[in-house]
Amino acid sequence: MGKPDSAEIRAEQAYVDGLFARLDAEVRRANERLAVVQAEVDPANPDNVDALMRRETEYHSLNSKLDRLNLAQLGLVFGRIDIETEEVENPADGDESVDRRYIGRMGLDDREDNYRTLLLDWRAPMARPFYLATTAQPEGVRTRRHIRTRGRTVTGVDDEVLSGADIGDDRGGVGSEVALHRAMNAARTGHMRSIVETIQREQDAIIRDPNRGVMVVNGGPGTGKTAVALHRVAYLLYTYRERLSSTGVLIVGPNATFLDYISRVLPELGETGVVLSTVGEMYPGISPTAEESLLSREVKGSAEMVTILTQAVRDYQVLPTRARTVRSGSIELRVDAAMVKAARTRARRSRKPHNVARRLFAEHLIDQLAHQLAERIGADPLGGDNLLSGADVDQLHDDLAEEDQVNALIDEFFPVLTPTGVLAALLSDKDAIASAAAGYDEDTHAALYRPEGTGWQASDAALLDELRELIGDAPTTVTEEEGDEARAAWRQELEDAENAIDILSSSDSTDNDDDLFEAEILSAADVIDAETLARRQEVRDQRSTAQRAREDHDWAYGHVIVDEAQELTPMEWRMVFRRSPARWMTLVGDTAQTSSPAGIESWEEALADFVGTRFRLHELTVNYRTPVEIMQVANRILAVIDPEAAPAEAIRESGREVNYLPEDTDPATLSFDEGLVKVIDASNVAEIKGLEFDHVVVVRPTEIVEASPQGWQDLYVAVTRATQSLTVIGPLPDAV
Ligand SMILES: Nc1ncnc2c1ncn2[C@@H]1O[C@H](COP(=O)(O)OP(=O)(O)OP(=O)(O)O)[C@@H](O)[C@H]1O
Repeated sequence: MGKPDSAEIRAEQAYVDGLFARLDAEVRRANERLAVVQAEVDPANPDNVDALMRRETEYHSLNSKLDRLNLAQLGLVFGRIDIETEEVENPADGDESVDRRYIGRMGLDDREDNYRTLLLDWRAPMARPFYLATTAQPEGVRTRRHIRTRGRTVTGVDDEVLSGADIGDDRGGVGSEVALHRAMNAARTGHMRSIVETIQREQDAIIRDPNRGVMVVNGGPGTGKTAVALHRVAYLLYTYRERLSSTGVLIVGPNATFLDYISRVLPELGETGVVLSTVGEMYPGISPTAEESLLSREVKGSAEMVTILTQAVRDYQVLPTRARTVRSGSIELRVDAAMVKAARTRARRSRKPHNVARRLFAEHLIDQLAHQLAERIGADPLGGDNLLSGADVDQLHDDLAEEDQVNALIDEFFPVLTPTGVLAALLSDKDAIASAAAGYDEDTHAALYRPEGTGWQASDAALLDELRELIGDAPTTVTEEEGDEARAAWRQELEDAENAIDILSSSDSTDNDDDLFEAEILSAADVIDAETLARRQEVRDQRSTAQRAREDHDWAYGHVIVDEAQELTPMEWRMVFRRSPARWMTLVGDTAQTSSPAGIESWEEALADFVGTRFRLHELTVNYRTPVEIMQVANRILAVIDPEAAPAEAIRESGREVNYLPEDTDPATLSFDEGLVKVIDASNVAEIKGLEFDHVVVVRPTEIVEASPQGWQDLYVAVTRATQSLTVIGPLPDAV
């Protein structure tokens, strides 16, 4: 590679200075506007409801804009292409047929020069050739330049000549590799970094895939699956902003450490529409606190649980063992098993969730009682037809529905249920388990049982979600007091709205110069009456999309991403798919790394129930993390897991062979040069999924293999975490 001359660096510095000046101006403008907005309405004394609402909205959007601008300061610009094209906005070196495009973390344009583009957001279509161009397929790109910066200072440039007269120049073809190798060799920080500067062609195809539906990204360790999934979120939020900011994006990851690891990769992920969650925390209001055995996780994750839970709910729909009586005035009515059974059959046949079917059960039982009562009080002493009319029997029905004794029986035979109540009661009661899981063996029963008072476990979330399907919402009964409160609140809203309209109509001028808001004010004053405005206020929800999505059992996300998707159990797949009725999903994983015994072995099998074979599969083939030396060991382990598996290609040598040390070595005595060190043994191997470290020490690999039915997969994950060196304490299992 030729040494980039300092004149080039100076020229780029001048350009970069211009970009930062523009960015600073944007920050200044946003701050000034923020000050105005803050002064406009006093939130402690909101006499103008609509103005307060507008202020809130603008306040939040300015703040998030400022966050974005501040975050973009870091590596604002990183690339440049000179590309032959018809529409040239910034001619390169005076050549009117070649456009010079700078690529960075956000877009910037020049207001004074007809909004000429100064910097392209990496996600914009015009930036794409930066990632796609190769010498074989230059896509019109003459040169690609990687610009290195520290703070606001340009420290270097790497050029690649891809086409045109200069091809063959000694700088050709290596520039992007230089940038890529620099990124791969960099020491790790404990947080994932963005790869926007060096996204590779096969990765770019996934990030920008325009198709709806389910996409599976499969690839070996270190192939950038997580990086690609996160950049895809950023791309989708940019491209489909409107839709996704209201429906939200859900990112599911394997554990809290992992979610923290990925949380700061891209500023976009901090935006309000993105929810990061583990599967164990997806059921609103529940956080798992208790450990569970692998066997318990396997049993509770299996699809058989649908049958077991269905039966557990049916077990609440009981028949009386002896006939009961209820009194209506002086008359005793009889409730026997046959009557309850008839009502229950009616309810069950509806195939409605339990709490909904309960209404049918109650109706039918009361109906039978009303007829019994009618026969008694309406009987014609002369033996003729019953003396009561249909309307009379209806009246008896309504009266009986109010009887406490009748309602107590309905509660006994068909109680109102909640998912948490049913699951907690089921799992802590051996008899209940034996009944609900009657068709299963004792080992299954034992795996399900846990003592009363045990906290929630990670696999409970999917069971609660399933129970919610089976049970439905609890009927809401509004007490008189609550009704009064609601009505009072409504009257207050109405009064506020009337005030708002008075104020809006009387103020014919406003110092708000924003067209959008002007239009809103006009519409508020001209066409909305007070009641409509009050209603609108009532439904207006101050919570962000992410907050609302997190708290809503039935939220339908616009897009769902699942990382380490091979770990999901069949029950968890059901829960995740419920959150994505549109089935627009990106599922990322590696079936050779499955460490949960309930996880998946093939994508076809896992997805068959939800989308059949209608999903697109992308394979990633290059390992950007692990050096060749370590992958030689890892690939021997992979051959034990799956002799047919094609290993990903490692493209970097670290120059350090794997270090094998005797079994009695104390890891604390080892020393490494700079970087993150991780000691992995059987006790913590489950927590390092998806993470990476500069130096990894694997302690007693045979123990890791023996500790779990998926022990080989665990060992494979452990050895592939290192970016620089691997030390193995104790012998490798015989099979490798
Ligand atoms: N195009 C790229 N440029 C620079 N670095 C990259 C690129 N793609 C991936 N990487 C780096 O490679 C490492 C591995 O990426 P990532 O964690 O996304 O892989 P993965 O496939 O999810 O791995 P695993 O399955 O082992 O968890 C990360 O440090 C990531 O930043």
